[in-house]
Amino acid sequence: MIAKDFKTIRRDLHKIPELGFQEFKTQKYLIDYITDLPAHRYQLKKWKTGLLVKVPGTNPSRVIGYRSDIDGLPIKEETGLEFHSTHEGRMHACGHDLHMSIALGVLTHFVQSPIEDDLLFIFQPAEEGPGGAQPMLDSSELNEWMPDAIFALHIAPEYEVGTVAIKEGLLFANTSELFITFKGKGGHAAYPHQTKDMIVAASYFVTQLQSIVSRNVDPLDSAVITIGKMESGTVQNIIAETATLEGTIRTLSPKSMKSVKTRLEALVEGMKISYDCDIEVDYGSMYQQVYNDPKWTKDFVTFIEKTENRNLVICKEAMTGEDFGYMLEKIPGFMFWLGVNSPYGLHHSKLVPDEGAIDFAISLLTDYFESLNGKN
Ligand SMILES: CC(=O)N[C@@H](CCC[C@H](N)C(=O)O)C(=O)O
Repeated sequence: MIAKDFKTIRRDLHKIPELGFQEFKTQKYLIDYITDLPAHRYQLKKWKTGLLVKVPGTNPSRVIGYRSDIDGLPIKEETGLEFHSTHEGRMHACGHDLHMSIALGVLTHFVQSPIEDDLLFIFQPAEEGPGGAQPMLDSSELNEWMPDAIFALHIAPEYEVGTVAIKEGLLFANTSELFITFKGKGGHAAYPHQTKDMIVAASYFVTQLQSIVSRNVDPLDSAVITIGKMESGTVQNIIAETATLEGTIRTLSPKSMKSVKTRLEALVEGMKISYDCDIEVDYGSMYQQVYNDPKWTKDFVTFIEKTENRNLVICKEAMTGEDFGYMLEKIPGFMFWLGVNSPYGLHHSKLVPDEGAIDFAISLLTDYFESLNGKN
């Protein structure tokens, strides 16, 4: 039977972060752990680099789903931790290592002590991109075991361990990736008039983009346009022929996403004329907003209020994205923030979540799923 504790499991997983749909070692680690559990107490299916694990209930009338994402990020870790990432330029900087160890903890508990209903644990690849939730929802593997309700958590560095933050309705934003390619004409640094300099064009465009949120979005609405990567040029005395920008757009409604993109495309048309260049826009993958089902959320809030040593925060929506939004669009349920108290935030190379949150979350979720016995 299982000897490792879930903090050790988190540390093992922290060492092997992998990008979306490349989570081969992660999948193997999860399978190795799960197949050490009593075989007659679960069923396991692989889906791409993810997994579906069903724990049969004692008298099932529905399937309760719980989802953990499993991918890491392209970040060079700078935590200085003894169990730091062994994969150069990759890091679990969004807490998916904690998400997985918590899911394994809850799974282990219910393999030993099932509830009435079936439980389905979903280990989903590629949350950071290009998105695993939608193709998983379309898969026959998930459709054969489709849950009737579904839940997930995300670590929150800004809250203390012991805190759960949640709200009914909109929790996370609509997202769209943004990839822009500029094509002009390179040449000698001393002859700019014979070139079409794409460093100047791309830089100007980045500053122009700022006007969309400040001048075109209703101040009472919210939107974010972030350019996280800019690449151009080869050496100091050559004018760059091409430039690329990579970013993301966040809005609080699908309607605002559409209008931000319309405005962005108008700016692109203007840039093509001003800089006499070609510009291509690719929106990459887009995520549906995370919208918490009001009834399930209310019941969860009531459940937490009735228990001790659990601090509840009714939070505001955030401009983070999550492809779990696709699951919540189809299946009622909710996502919540789990306090992990790190001085550095999500997607930071020094993110250090407090591991005390792992046992807290396992106990919270096992109590919660047990409280669903006999309820509809
Ligand atoms: C919780 C979290 O940080 N999620 C990511 C999701 C990224 C979606 C996509 N790659 C994009 O950037 O639009 C986030 O950055 O919010």
